[in-house]
Amino acid sequence: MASSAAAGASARVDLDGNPIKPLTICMIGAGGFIGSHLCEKLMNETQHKILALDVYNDKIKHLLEPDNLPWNGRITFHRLNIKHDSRLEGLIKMSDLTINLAAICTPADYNTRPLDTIYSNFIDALPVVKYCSENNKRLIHFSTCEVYGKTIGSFLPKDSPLRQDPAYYVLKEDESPCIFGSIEKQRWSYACAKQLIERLIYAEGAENGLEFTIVRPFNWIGPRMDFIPGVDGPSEGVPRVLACFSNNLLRGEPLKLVDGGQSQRTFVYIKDAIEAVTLMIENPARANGHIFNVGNPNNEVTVRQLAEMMIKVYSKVSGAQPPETPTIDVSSKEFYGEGYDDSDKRIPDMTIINRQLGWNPKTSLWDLLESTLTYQHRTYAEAIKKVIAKPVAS
Ligand SMILES: NC(=O)c1ccc[n+]([C@@H]2O[C@H](COP(=O)([O-])OP(=O)(O)OC[C@H]3O[C@@H](n4cnc5c(N)ncnc54)[C@H](O)[C@@H]3O)[C@@H](O)[C@H]2O)c1
Ligand SMILES: O=c1ccn([C@@H]2O[C@H](COP(=O)(O)OP(=O)(O)O[C@H]3OC[C@](O)(CO)[C@H]3O)[C@@H](O)[C@H]2O)c(=O)[nH]1
Repeated sequence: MASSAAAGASARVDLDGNPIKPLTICMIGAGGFIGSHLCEKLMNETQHKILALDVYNDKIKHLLEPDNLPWNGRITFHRLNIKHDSRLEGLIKMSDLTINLAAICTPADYNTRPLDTIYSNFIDALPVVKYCSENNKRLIHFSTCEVYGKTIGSFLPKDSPLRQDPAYYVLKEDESPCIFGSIEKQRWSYACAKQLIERLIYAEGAENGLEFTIVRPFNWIGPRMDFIPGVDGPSEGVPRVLACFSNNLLRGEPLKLVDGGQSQRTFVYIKDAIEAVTLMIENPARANGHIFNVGNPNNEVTVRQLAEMMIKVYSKVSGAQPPETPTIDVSSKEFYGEGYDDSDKRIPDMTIINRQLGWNPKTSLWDLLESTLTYQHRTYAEAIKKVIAKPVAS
């Protein structure tokens, strides 16, 4: 496929060799981590237009200003809250495709702000689905790998040999069940809201012909993810693990391992994952009606191993000595509060995305951490020094 902004869309073809027509895309949540990378890719490599909707635009400012950027006019920012803004339907109607990324999606909020979490991930997404369905507009909706919850294997005895059998832990879009904890474990408020909106979208497809694609991201990480507490976010805020550990490393503090850091995750580089989304955008005939896992099954670590690797990589890119006490254990109750629970293991099955879109992730965990932590160091090291040097108000 063509790849420079100047080359334009004329040379771009889809996976079946057909020319790709420039689209107008209504991207809700465009100002967030994933949205900012998707906007960047679509501006740099395609001729698509973006109506970028969000309450914030700090992460896409570099794409909006100054006026003489090569893609001038192809991206416009609309500051709005989809909870209560009558412009939403008009913007969806003006577009060929809507991509909904808007969500509360930081685990520290799921058990402490369960109502906001449920409203954000279910109620606020309802009008988006309705307007797409009523106006015959295609929808790409961002769900989550958390809809799988816990693995079947996690219920087996610790020493059961079946725990080694992929049938008990690999997560398949069309086969695996969704296994959450009890209602008191409010951690699952997010996963449950995401599951119900998936079911609603699926039903709109089945009963009313909505053209949809559902994306289940498996821990996408990279530059611009979340915030560094006390620098570009609240000092008491708890972002996702990449930003928590980056913050600890920048401050020279031990990395906090929740419940021993035994949970396992697979991490995929944001730039690899964005390739997959671009394929979905440009190959509707292959993507419509599908739910896609998007992750990197080869990048599995325990959270403890992630911490150890980040400590090594940060030392390499910053030249700083690792902290004397590199990690400390902390209970989930202390770290996240009452009602926290966790997914034990997340390995995405890749059959469907491979078959439909021929997509495979490329970047190893070490390489993606090296480029991400280089970015974190360049962006935040000086600011952190200033914050640390500031006397605390008494
Ligand atoms: N990053 C990941 O690894 C990951 C994993 C699983 C699922 N997801 C899903 O992908 C989507 C994007 O995630 P992200 O990591 O970019 O998160 P993010 O928090 O960086 O981005 C979400 C954006 O949505 C905006 N938003 C939220 N509510 C809004 C509202 N009412 N009106 C307008 N804008 C609103 C926020 O301001 C934010 O900019 C989410 O739906 C999330 O659940 C992401
Ligand atoms: O300082 C910390 C922070 C976190 N942990 C543990 O790391 C694991 C991963 O945490 P995190 O990346 O914050 O979130 P999850 O993977 O649990 O959930 C996300 O997955 C996808 C998404 O839907 C959106 O990104 C979101 O729900 C976890 O085990 C924490 O306990 C830590 O040890 N120390």
